[in-house]
Amino acid sequence: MTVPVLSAKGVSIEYRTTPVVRAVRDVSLTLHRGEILGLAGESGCGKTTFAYGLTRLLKSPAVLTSGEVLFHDRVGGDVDVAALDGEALRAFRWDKVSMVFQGAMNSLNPVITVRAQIDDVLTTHRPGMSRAERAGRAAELLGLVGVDPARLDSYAHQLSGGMRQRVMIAMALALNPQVMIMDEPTTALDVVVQRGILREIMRLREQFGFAVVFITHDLPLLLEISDRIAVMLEGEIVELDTAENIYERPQHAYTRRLLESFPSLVGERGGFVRSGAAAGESGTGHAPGSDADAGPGAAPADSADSAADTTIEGTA
Ligand SMILES: Nc1ncnc2c1ncn2[C@@H]1O[C@H](COP(=O)(O)OP(=O)(O)OP(=O)(O)O)[C@@H](O)[C@H]1O
Repeated sequence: MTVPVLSAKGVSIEYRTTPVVRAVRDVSLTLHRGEILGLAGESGCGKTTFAYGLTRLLKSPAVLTSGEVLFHDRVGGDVDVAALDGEALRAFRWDKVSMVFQGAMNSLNPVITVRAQIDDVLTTHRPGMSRAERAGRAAELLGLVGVDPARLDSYAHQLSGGMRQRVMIAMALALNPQVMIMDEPTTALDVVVQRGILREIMRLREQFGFAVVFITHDLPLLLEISDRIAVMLEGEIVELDTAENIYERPQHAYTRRLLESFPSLVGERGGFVRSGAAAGESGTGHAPGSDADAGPGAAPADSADSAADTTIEGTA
């Protein structure tokens, strides 16, 4: 049984520059509750613009020229995202849909502790929580993403890139969103740390049932973690199917080219795609190929990974 949680219908987005860039062209897709939907495609094909369109984060000169985005709330019916403003839009972005984006501009605030930042989100959006409840929740959130709660009193510069990334994911989880949109969330991290974080995301997805739109140009990674994959080319979705079908039976010439551009996929290591039995809403989220890696929390949280350039959009 698939139940929609977010759907885009005929979404087109332009950058009103000279010349005009038609970055997203008539894109329709439905995200189902609890699924991981991968969005693949080469740099510049419009993935990030589309993600911004889904969450109403487009800024001039970007304009949504047609289409609609509907959020199918677990309680309270459908929400037309384009019609939200002010408080309702702010609440939507943290409460219903949260985002983890690549980009240095809005990374963790350097002058306040991790505790203060998580507390800020909870104070703003959960005014009924007591101080003790907020403290408990902050510690719980760090625990969920495999960071020692003692780190609550750290500042961003005292954390490794991987830990900062986990803290950002913890903040994105703070209000139990129904959807998480992750745009290249681990690209800046080394492979071992990246693996640990991805595993954590998949485990949390199993635990809390949120859906994920996972954006990356890294198709092998998407094959491993996604239930379904949408392939984007020049602003259009040219193919959308289960990860297994994308890998085993790609229909579009561009999908085939994309697969061939990763030699590891066509060599003997190519058998790691999730099988149909593991995919879907009740999937285990366990990729056969990840057996070589240790279990949850395996990534050394304190490892000297490279600096993460990732951030959660929006402010509490
Ligand atoms: N502010 C802007 N003004 C004009 N054109 C833009 C702007 N931002 C993005 N574009 C153009 O829109 C198109 C889609 O860009 P977008 O960043 O959404 O692609 P992407 O698939 O996310 O790429 P990447 O993987 O490199 O982030 C590209 O042609 C890009 O040059």
